[in-house]
Amino acid sequence: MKQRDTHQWTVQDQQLFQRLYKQYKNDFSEYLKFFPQRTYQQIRCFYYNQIYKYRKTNNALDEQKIQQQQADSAKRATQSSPVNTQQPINPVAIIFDSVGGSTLTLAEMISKELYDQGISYYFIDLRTYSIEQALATVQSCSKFILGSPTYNGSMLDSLKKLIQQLIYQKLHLNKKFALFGTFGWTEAAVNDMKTLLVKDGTCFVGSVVTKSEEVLNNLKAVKDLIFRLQLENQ
Ligand SMILES: Cc1cc2nc3c(=O)[nH]c(=O)nc-3n(C[C@H](O)[C@H](O)[C@H](O)COP(=O)(O)O)c2cc1C
Repeated sequence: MKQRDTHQWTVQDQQLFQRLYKQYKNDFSEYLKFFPQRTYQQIRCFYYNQIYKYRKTNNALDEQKIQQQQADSAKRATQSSPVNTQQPINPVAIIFDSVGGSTLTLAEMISKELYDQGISYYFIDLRTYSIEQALATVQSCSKFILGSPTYNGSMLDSLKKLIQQLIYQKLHLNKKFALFGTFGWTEAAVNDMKTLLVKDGTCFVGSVVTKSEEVLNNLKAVKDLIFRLQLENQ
């Protein structure tokens, strides 16, 4: 049984709560993962105290967002670069490899979600970029989403080399990492990538792993991953 929590909700707590509200609405069990020191009842109570305020703010924000999206979609029609150039500052790096196309499909789902949320990104397919080109491109990135299928019981060599170089060049320090991968029968690539990456100074936020034939069923998991990647102080 959890102790009753007598602490106030700090400003940071309230900001986090508001972001969780946008994602999870009244799914309180999700909030518990972010506020493990609080009880379900405390979260529920705080939620119903805040909901009216949030709805009002969100309606105003939604109107701004619709106008922005209309302007963005006009721009997007003329874009051919693999880089979303709307917000070139500090983009997210999606770096992946794929042989048969399943991991590519997952990478595309991730990039579409980033695009829809107005988050800029580099889309780096290691079939067309060398490791050196990839590393040169992502110097300014603070968030990485790395993907590999499982082949012969592990990740592809290209991802292994990339991660080794990231570490060797100390590009992994104080960066956030999310991972994705596809597999046929026993997932291994993402686990192995995580083992390589999890070192001092690396923040691992989560992963999306799926069987190749189920890739398209992972939209919610993709949204969730990006949400976690964008959360501050996680
Ligand atoms: C030669 C070969 C080896 C594979 N080895 C594994 C394996 O060890 N474990 C596994 O779960 N799936 C394995 N698979 C299945 C792939 O992981 C799966 O089809 C994956 O989605 C392929 O991703 P891609 O289409 O992006 O290349 C293998 C497939 C092939 C063709």
